[in-house]
Amino acid sequence: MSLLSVEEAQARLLSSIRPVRETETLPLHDCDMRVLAVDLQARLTQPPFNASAMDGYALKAADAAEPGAILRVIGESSAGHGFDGSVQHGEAIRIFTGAPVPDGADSVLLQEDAERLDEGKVRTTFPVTPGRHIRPHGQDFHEGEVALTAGTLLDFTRITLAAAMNHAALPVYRKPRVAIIATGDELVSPGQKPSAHQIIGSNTFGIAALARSLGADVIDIGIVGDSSAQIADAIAGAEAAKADVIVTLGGASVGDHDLVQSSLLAAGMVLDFWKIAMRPGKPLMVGKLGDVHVLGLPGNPVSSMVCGLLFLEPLLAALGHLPVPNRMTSARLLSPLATNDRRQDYLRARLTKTENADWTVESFGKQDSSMMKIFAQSDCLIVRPPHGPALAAGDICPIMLLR
Ligand SMILES: Nc1nc2c(c(=O)[nH]1)N[C@H]1C(S)=C(S)[C@@H](COP(=O)(O)OP(=O)(O)OC[C@H]3O[C@@H](n4cnc5c(N)ncnc54)[C@H](O)[C@@H]3O)O[C@H]1N2
Ligand code: MOO
Repeated sequence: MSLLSVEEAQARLLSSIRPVRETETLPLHDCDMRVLAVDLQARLTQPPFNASAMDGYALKAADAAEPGAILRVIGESSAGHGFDGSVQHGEAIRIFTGAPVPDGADSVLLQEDAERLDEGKVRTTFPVTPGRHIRPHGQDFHEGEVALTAGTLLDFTRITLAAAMNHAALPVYRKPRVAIIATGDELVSPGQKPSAHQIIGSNTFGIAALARSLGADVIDIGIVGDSSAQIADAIAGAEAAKADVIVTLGGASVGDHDLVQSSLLAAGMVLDFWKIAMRPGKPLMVGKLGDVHVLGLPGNPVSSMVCGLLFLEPLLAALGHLPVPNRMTSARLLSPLATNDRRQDYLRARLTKTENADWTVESFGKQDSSMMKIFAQSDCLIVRPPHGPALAAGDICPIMLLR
C-alpha cells in the first residue's frame, strides 16, 4: 500500500481551510495574543505637540550656539502643564521630559549642560543646535494613520501601540474551537485509580496545551469507551459545542476495537485521507464533517503529539489568521544514523550548544511511540526523510524544534 507523504498530507489539509470570519470586540486587557480583525486607525496624533525628550532648558538655539551663553529663566513647562507664553531671545524655560516645548523655543539644553546662576539665570556649558532633544509633533503617528493592520497578532508591543492610539477595545477574530475526544476502554483521567488493565488518558492534556498555544479554545469532551454509540454521542457533543475542529485520540488504527473512523463516517464525515508515511503517527486520519475539520490522531502519546505538531498546529494557525510556525532548522549529528525506510522518521533528540556556538544533536536510542519521558526530555525531533541515506557523526541533519 502506498502511503501519503507528510508534505502532501499537510498541503491537502491546508488547501481546504477557511479562516474564522466572526469577530468580537474585547477590552485591551483581554486582547493579548488575539488577532486584530480590522485595519486600526490612530484616533489622535502622537506626540500631540513638540515635546521635550529631556529635563533641561527650552531656548532659541541661536542664543546658545557657543558654550557660555547666559539666559534668563522666565517660566516652567512640565509634563501635563505647559508654559503659556513664548520664549524671546535671551530667555529660557525650565522644562521637563514629556513637557510641551513653548512657542519661540527650538531646542532643549540638557540640565547637565547648564549651570544655574543667581537671579533666575542659567549659563550654558555645551553648544546647542536647533531641534536638539525635541520630539516633533506627530513623530510617532498621525491621527487617521493605519498603524496596525488586520491580521496582526496582538502581543505586548502592539497592545501598547493600540492603547497609545486611544483605543480602549479592539475587534479581534474569535478563537478557533477545538473539541477533543479521547477513546479507549483502557483510559481513566489523571488523578483516578486505574484498574489492573487500565492506563491514564494523557494525550488530551498535551493536545489541549498545544491548541491553546495557537490561540484556540479547547472543549474537552472527555473519555469515551470503545463503543460506536459512545463515540457517536461524543461527536454529537462536539458538533453541538460548535467546534471548528474535532480531534479524536486513539482508535485510529485497524484493530477490532478501532471504531473512530467508522463512527465518524456514520455521522457523515467525508474522509480526505488516512495513513501517512511517517513514524510515529502512521494511522493519522483527516476528514470533514460538514464544515468541521476532523483530525483522527493515533492513540500512542508520542504519535498523537507529533501528529499534533505537524497537522493540528498548521490547521489552527490557518483557522486563526496566524502564520504557520516554522520549527525547522538543522544541527550537527553527534552519533551516526542508519539508512531510513519508507516512513519519514521523527526521532526524539537532545540539542547541545558547542563551544563555537554550533548546535549538535543526539537522538535517544529507543524510540517506541508510547515513551513520553524521553519526549519530555527532548529539545527537538530529528527528521529523517523516507529512504534517507545513512548519516555519519558530524553530518548536518534537519531538525524540528519542540520549543
Ligand atoms: N496491525 C496493525 N496494528 C497497528 C498498526 C498498524 O498499522 N497495523 N499501527 C500501529 C501504530 S503505528 C499506531 S500509532 C497505533 C495507533 O493505534 P490507535 O490510534 O488505534 O490507538 P489505540 O490502539 O487506541 O492506542 C494505542 C496506544 O495508545 C494508548 N492510548 C490511547 N489513547 C490514549 C490517550 N488518550 N492517552 C494516553 N494513551 C493513550 C493506548 O492505550 C495504546 O497503548 O496502532 C498500532 N497498531
Ligand atoms: O506510527 Mo505509530 O505512531 O509508529 O506508533
